[in-house]
Amino acid sequence: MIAIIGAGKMGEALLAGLLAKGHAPEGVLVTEPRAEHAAELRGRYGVETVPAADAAKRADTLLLALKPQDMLALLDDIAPHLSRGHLVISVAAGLTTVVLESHLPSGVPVVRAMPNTPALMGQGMTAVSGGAHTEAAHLDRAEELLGTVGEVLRVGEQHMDTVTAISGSGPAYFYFIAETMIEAGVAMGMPRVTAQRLVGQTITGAAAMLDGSGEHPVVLREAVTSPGGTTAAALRELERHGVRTAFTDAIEAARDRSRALSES
Ligand SMILES: NC(=O)C1=CN([C@@H]2O[C@H](COP(=O)(O)OP(=O)(O)OC[C@H]3O[C@@H](n4cnc5c(N)ncnc54)[C@H](OP(=O)(O)O)[C@@H]3O)[C@@H](O)[C@H]2O)C=CC1
Ligand SMILES: O=C(O)[C@@H]1CCC=N1
Repeated sequence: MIAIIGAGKMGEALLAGLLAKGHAPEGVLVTEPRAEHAAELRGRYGVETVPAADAAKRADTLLLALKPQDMLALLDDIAPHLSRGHLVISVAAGLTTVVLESHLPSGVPVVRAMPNTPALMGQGMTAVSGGAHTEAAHLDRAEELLGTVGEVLRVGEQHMDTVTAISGSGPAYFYFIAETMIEAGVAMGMPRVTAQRLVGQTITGAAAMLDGSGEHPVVLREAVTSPGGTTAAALRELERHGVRTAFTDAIEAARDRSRALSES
């Protein structure tokens, strides 16, 4: 039995993915504090919603998708019901396996995972790393479950804050670029709906090129950049405004914030 504790944006994406990939609703318990949200989830997915302590008693695999700020109190609540036979998978940003383990009985295996919101479309990118009591079978199980919503990569935990900054937060960077490009088109007099379509398909096409061609982004960028042309003029402005440095600083800030979440 699997329990998803915290079915907000990430938790619900994981729930939908599990069911879409053939997990029976009878095999999934969900814990959600708001009664009306719990009722919605029961109606939409046919799953049973239960208090966290019951989820911990009845499920052997717990997928924890609460905010980092709520996670430790939840672990303290469910800890009396957990043993080495459980597997705890946390998707909380920043919280290390050492911190998570310190709120659980000794020996409970913990996997730290970092998915991203394209999981909602089955296009997620998740990285996983194991803690002190995690064996290969636990990582296999985590990979199987998180693989229902996209790709899964195993990384050393020392890289998890960087993963969070790159792929966890990453979709927001692309939405920020998309928003900026759409607004630029609108400012130049283009209908918003046209600008949105141009930007949406350009991002989709660029992503397909990046993924499908196997080329380095520099090579793909050079193919767009005609000598003396429009792209060269645009890229010169991006460099003049320090956009490369701004992006590097932004990713470092996200990495540092992820690190700080374990300390607060
Ligand atoms: N959003 C993202 O892009 C990503 C988020 N994450 C991580 O996923 C986690 C969840 O984020 P996200 O889904 O965005 O946040 P949400 O706020 O959408 O979801 C959190 C959910 O947890 C519920 N909750 C709060 N307290 C409890 C409790 N005691 N027991 C059970 N459920 C509870 C909330 O209910 P209510 O709303 O009623 O309070 C809410 O539905 C975070 O730790 C975040 O770091 C990881 C990768 C990407
Ligand atoms: O912003 C956050 O903290 C979470 C983690 C990665 C994406 N969203």
